Amino acid sequence: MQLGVIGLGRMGRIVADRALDAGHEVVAFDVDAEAVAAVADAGADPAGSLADFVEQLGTEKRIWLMVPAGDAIDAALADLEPHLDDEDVVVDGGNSHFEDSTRRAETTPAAYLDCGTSGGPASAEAGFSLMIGGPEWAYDELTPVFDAVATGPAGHARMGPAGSGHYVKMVHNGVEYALMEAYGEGFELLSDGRYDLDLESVARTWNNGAVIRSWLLELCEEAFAEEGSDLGTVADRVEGGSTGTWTVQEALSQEVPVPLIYTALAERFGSRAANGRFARRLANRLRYGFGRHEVARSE
Ligand SMILES: NC(=O)C1=CN([C@@H]2O[C@H](COP(=O)(O)OP(=O)(O)OC[C@H]3O[C@@H](n4cnc5c(N)ncnc54)[C@H](O)[C@@H]3O)[C@@H](O)[C@H]2O)C=CC1
Ligand SMILES: O=C(CO)[C@H](O)[C@H](O)COP(=O)(O)O
Repeated sequence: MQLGVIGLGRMGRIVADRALDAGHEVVAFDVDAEAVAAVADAGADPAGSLADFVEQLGTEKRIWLMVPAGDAIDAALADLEPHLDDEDVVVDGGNSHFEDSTRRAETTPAAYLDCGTSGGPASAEAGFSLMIGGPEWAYDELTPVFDAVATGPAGHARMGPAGSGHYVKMVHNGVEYALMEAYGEGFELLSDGRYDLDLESVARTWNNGAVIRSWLLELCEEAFAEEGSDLGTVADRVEGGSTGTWTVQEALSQEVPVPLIYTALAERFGSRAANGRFARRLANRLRYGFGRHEVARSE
């Protein structure tokens, strides 16, 4: 199949490479000319502009967008729109908000598939997990490409109608936050607790047969191996947060309690306070107010 890929960064390049490896023809475009040149070296047909891109695709276009979520998707769709019709298929493989995806599915002239993509750049060799929403015929049509980009046929599925793919990926990311927080708390107790432990060894042991083994735990093992048990110079600051915020907002609107996901998100926000958490500093001062407990002060 001929596949057009727009966005050749960390994730889009993997989509292009895996499609090429499976024997598909790839037409590739990115606003970064160097990224286009690099994927051309790998066997893709380079497009120097969006006009060149759509011209090379011809009729019955199959297009995979892998650009940052938000304005970049709308900008790419606005440029593509005059060239699309209802026989074409557009896949958004980024972390878009599911409500943006349902809106785009209604307004895009082509069939629109919202595709939650999990695995990250580390899954270049193994393939991704793909959670897809949108019309069944379009999902069936793109299945050979999904087989190639995912771990295989078991690595992708149609979740339901428009929006459902990105909805499932949003919740996936909420779970990701909570799991990271749970591992973080456990290792913090081990790090600060009674025994002088080699945390790489703990993680390796857990990864071999323990109930809590997982890929995230393998990444913990890798982090301790590379940074040391004390995590060396790794800062107490966690970026990101958009998909976790959406998960919590959606849980509130559905009145579903998600305290673990909320706590993990709040910990991230708390990690970014410039001078330590204001709330913790106030609690420190209040203990003096009611109990005359000594106030710990920074230098
Ligand atoms: N990095 C990760 O671990 C994961 C990322 N995602 C999602 O995948 C999407 C892409 O992420 P990354 O590849 O990590 O980002 P990236 O920043 O590495 O790459 C984005 C690419 O899109 C290009 N681009 C931006 N606007 C464009 C436009 N209008 N036309 C053509 N090219 C354009 C940029 O030049 C860049 O090469 C995002 O929505 C992200 O949230 C999803 C799962 C995992
Ligand atoms: O989707 C992903 C993994 O599944 C991306 O890595 C995403 O960036 C993670 O979310 P955050 O940036 O909020 O940590």
